[in-house]
Amino acid sequence: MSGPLRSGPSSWRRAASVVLAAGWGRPDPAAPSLPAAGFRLLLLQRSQRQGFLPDAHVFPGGVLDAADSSADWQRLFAPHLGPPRFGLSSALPSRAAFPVLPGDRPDAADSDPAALLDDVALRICAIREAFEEAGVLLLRARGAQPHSGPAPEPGCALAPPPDLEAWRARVRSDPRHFLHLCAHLDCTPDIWALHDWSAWLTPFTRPGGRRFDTAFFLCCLRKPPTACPDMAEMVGYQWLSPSEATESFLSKEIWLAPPQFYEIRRLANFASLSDLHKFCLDHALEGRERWLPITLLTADGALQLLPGDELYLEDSDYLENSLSTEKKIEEIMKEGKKFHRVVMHDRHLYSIHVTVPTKHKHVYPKTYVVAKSRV
Ligand SMILES: Nc1ncnc2c1ncn2[C@@H]1O[C@H](COP(=O)(O)O)[C@@H](OP(=O)(O)O)[C@H]1O
Ligand SMILES: CCC(=O)SCCNC(=O)CCNC(=O)[C@H](O)C(C)(C)COP(=O)(O)O
Ligand SMILES: [Mg+2]
Repeated sequence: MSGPLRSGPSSWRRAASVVLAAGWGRPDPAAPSLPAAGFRLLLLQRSQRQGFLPDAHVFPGGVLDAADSSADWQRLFAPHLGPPRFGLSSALPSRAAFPVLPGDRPDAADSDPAALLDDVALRICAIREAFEEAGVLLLRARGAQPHSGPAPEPGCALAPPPDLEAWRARVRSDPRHFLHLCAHLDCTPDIWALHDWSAWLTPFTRPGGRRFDTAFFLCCLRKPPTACPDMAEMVGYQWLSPSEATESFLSKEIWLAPPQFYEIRRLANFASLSDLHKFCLDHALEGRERWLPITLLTADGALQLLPGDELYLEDSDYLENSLSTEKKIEEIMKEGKKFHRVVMHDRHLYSIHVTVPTKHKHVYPKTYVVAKSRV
C-alpha cells in the first residue's frame, strides 16, 4: 500500500445539511391521531450544472453564511429564548480530536462576541438551505409555547407563504433576507427540531478539489411537507424510504455520494418514525462525531475507510492524500477483520462493512453487501 506525497492544504467550507424524515403510509386505524409508522427521506437532485457532485441526490444543505450567525437573530428569539443556546440542550462534549483542520477554531462567537454559537448558526444554515433548495419552511411560530431542549414530538413544516417564490429569490440573492422572512411570518427557525446526527469531511480526491466540513442534522416530521425544488441548484426531488433509496441507487435511477449512502443505510436500522425520533431524543447529549473518510484506491475500485477500521490511519497527511494499492478489493477484504468501510465497486455499486462497535451511543449501518448476481 502506498502512502502520502504532500500537497498544499485545502480550503474548507463549513456547511450544514438536514436529513428530513417524514411519516409515511397510512396511520394505524386504531389510533388515527398518531403519526404514520414508516418514514421517507427527502432527497434533492442536484443540477448537472453544479460544480460539485453534479446530478447527485443529496439532503438539503449548503455553505454557512455570515447571516446565519448574525446577532440580529437574537431579537427574533426574544423574549422567551436568549443567547447563548436559545433553549438548545447544554453544550456538547467536543468529539474526535482527529483530524484538526487548518481553520478549526472553538466557535464563531470567539472572534465576534455578538455572533451566534455554531450549534445555533449551523441549524439556521440547514433550515435556510431547506427553504432555498426545497421550499420547505422548518419554522416555529414565535407565540408557540417555548420548550427547552429538543422538540418532544415530531412537528410539521409551516405551509408555504403565497409569495414563496419572491421570498425564495430574495433569500437566494442575499441570505440576510431569511431573517426578514422569519420576522414577516412571526416565526423563528425551528432549531429545536434539528437533532445532532453526524458530520462529514469531504475526503481528499485531488489537489485543489472542493472540501466541505458538513454538520448533518436529523429532523423528524409527522407528515411530508410540499417540496418544491428551486429548479436551478436542485432540479428534482423524491421522498424515499431507506430501502427504496438503496434500490434506486443500485438500479442507477439516482446517484449517491458515499456519505449519503452511509447515512441512508444507517437509517435503515429504524423501523418507524417514532423509533427514530425517540433515538434522537435519547442521543441528544452525545454530540456529533466528525469523520474524515480516507480513500484507498485499489486495482478494481476504491474503499472509503472510516474511523475504527483497521486500515484507517489517524495521520493528518491523509487530509491531503489518498492511499493506493495494486491489490484488488476481494484480496483486501480477505486480509482483514476489523471493518468500518464503504467499498465502491463501481459508480452504482457500494457495499458497507461494519464489524466495529459503535461509539458515543450512535448507531452504525449493518453490513450491507449486494448479491453476487448484481456485481
Ligand atoms: N442555476 C444554477 N445551476 C447550477 N448551480 C447553481 C445554480 N444556482 C446556484 N448554483 C450553485 O449552487 C451552489 C450553492 O450551494 P449552497 O447554497 O447549497 O451552498 C453554488 O455552487 P458554488 O459553491 O460552486 O458556487 C452555486 O453556484
Ligand atoms: C468519492 C467522493 C466523495 O465521497 S464526495 C463526498 C461528498 N460529501 C461531502 O463533501 C461532505 C458531505 N456534505 C454534503 O454532501 C453536502 O451535500 C454539501 C454541503 C457538500 C453540498 O454542498 P453545496 O454547498 O453545493 O450545497
Ligand atoms: Mg446545497
